[in-house]
Amino acid sequence: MEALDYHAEERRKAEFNLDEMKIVWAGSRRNYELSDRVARLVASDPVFRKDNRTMLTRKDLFKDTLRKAAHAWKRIIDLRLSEEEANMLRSYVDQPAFTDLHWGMFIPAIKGQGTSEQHEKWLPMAYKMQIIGCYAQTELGHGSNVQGLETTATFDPQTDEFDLHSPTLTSSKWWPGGLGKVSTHAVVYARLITGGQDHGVHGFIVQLRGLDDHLPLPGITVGDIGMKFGSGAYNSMDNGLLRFDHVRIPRNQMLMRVSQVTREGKFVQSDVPRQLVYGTMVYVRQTIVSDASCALARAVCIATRYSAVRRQFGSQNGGPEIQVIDYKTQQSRLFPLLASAYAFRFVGEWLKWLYTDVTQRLQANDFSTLPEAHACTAGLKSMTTSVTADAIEECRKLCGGHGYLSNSGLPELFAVYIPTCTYEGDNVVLLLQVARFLMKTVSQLGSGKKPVGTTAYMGRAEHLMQCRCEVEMAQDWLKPSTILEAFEARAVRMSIACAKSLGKFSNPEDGFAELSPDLVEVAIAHCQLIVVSKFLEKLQQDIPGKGVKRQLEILCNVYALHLLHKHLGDFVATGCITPNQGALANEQLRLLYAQVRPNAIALVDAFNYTDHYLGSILGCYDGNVYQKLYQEAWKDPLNDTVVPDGYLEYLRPILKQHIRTARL
Ligand SMILES: CCCCCCCC/C=C\CCCCCCCC(=O)SCCNC(=O)CCNC(=O)[C@H](O)C(C)(C)COP(=O)(O)OP(=O)(O)OC[C@H]1O[C@@H](n2cnc3c(N)ncnc32)[C@H](O)[C@@H]1OP(=O)(O)O
Ligand SMILES: Cc1cc2nc3c(=O)[nH]c(=O)nc-3n(C[C@H](O)[C@H](O)[C@H](O)COP(=O)(O)OP(=O)(O)OC[C@H]3O[C@@H](n4cnc5c(N)ncnc54)[C@H](O)[C@@H]3O)c2cc1C
Repeated sequence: MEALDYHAEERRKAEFNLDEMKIVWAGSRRNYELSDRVARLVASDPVFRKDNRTMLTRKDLFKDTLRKAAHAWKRIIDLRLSEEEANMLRSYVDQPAFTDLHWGMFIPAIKGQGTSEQHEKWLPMAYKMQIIGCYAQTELGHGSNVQGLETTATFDPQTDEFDLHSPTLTSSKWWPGGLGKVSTHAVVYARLITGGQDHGVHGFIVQLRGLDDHLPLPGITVGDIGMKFGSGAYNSMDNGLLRFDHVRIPRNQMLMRVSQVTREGKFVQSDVPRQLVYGTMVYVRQTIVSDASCALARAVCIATRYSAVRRQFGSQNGGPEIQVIDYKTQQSRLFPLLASAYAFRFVGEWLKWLYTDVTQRLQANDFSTLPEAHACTAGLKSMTTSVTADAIEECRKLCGGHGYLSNSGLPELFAVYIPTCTYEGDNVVLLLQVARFLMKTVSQLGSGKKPVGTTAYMGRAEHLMQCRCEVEMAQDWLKPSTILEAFEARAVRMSIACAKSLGKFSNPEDGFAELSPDLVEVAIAHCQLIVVSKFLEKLQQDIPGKGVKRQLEILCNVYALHLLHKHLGDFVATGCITPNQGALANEQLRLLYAQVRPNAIALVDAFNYTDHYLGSILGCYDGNVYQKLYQEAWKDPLNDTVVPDGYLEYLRPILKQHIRTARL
């Protein structure tokens, strides 16, 4: 018997080859096959069930996380999964855990900042999980300002050791994931002090707990920082606090690729730039951009499928009501988010390439592209996570009341997702880094130094400052060169206007502080340009499959034109387009929504999410929403009894009092 599919009709409407689109989304046929296999593996394993986790107490949730992590590790070993497959498996388990930090930050920190001897000593143990590590940088008093950290690591030449110490309450490490209850080791960031001199913040490998009894080592105070936002969600993670009371570690546990301390206590700065100490953050920021596309796709998949099932108003002659996805307002809220999911996917792919390229250069001691890599990872991390966090909430609203039910999957997705706007760098702080980079690039324009990479367009500032958009009809907005030039002209004009305003201040730092809200907008304009241009570049590639490229062109245009519509003020104020051209863009946008509509369900099917991973009744593949909602309601523990606990103590007396009052 064929399975029931409420979306069958929608799926028939699609005008493109879904299998080929799945491959585009996954990045390659190989990625698609791997990820499909691993997702099914997780979905079919009862240990990885997650439908009840918002009901668990913190302790039970945490134990459940340990159980899942242990089971995941067993599967990884038994099935001899590659590192790539293992990462996929952990991400499909979809429960934040200490392993994210062990694999995602502790190991990369040692790899990026350790010497080859340190690699040889620590990495094999870490790869086998004989030690488990976390990334302990943030303190109670300082997170964004890394140079303001207070923990000290003072070299003692007598014993050839560092003395790790937390001199104040505010120097307590605070937030590191995996630290609270699990990690045996940490990469700790502390001020290096030799011969009474402060050499700034460096990384140190520190053992925190005994490998036999898991008890904190002498001088170490460690624990969990407490409940976080939402139920379930990020509370599966043991974000921790940590204090050192003169804890001793051998000299060779300072990560010494960037700087070294000799046996005599001499501080040696190598040719490697000091910023490489921040390298792990650059790596993770890059992964966060791809993760943003996954989270956004997930929310959009739920909202799109449900919008096709949900009907309100407009029944004619007793026929069905209108599917809410057919309302233009619904489309204008939903389809730009769908387009953004694809846009972030492609920019994430490109950023991965950029990161690999910069890593290879660093290995060959070429540091020239580091500032660009920092600006791109910081800016795109910030832009994509802010959009995604807001989009998840928008998708909840797009699902009406049922979106507020926990089993829509959206509340938990929101609660898990929103800290990405803060961790790995507060989004505003990171955009200001991008703005600094842009202002520096502008200031060098006259010096003959040609901007390269993502700022190459600034080399054409002369043209972009005076060009006029040539759009006369709505369809003129479909020309890639027209779109690109509008975004480039807006970004360059905003940058140069800000640079000019900065020039009016006698002290540039005062100017930067005063103009920071404008500088943030400049950085956003630049990041949006990067995303638009990388989407357009993707379309230059040979993309097989009937109708696939055509759909991507439509989505690319939706992405660019919805931004143009949203930021029309910027575009018009900088004079690169006229208000009338803005209105034409909006007209075109409406036409594009009509083209997305028949393909909407297939475009979210292309994400290839299992029902397990989606974790949403509203987004389930077969669209059998109402029956599932009804069945699920009865599973709530409140419905275990007909009369609730507390009736006798608290309800009945009130009700009876009412009767008594009535009798009076
Ligand atoms: C499931 C499977 C797993 C597999 C893998 C998955 C991976 C996922 C992993 C895990 C999941 C996630 C779980 C949660 C994780 C959360 C973790 C954390 O949150 S860890 C803490 C983060 N903390 C921050 O990010 C602080 C932010 N602050 C900073 O980065 C800095 O303090 C900053 C940039 C704001 C200022 O730093 P200044 O004070 O040293 O810098 P200035 O003076 O402004 O700049 C000096 C120069 O250095 C450059 N610079 C700054 N940062 C740079 C960098 N990172 N790289 C290169 N250059 C940099 C600047 O551009 C500037 O350059 P010029 O001198 O102008 O040319
Ligand atoms: C869930 C979660 C997991 C985390 N995991 C880890 C981890 O594993 N390891 C770790 O070391 N840390 C971790 N962190 C800490 C995280 O990296 C920091 O919280 C983050 O870097 C932000 O720093 P902050 O908390 O000091 O924010 P603050 O800097 O105090 O930000 C507060 C406000 O001040 C503004 N602000 C700050 N500086 C400026 C400025 N210069 N100009 C303008 N505005 C400014 C910000 O925009 C923000 O609005 C985690 C945090 C969370 C929430």
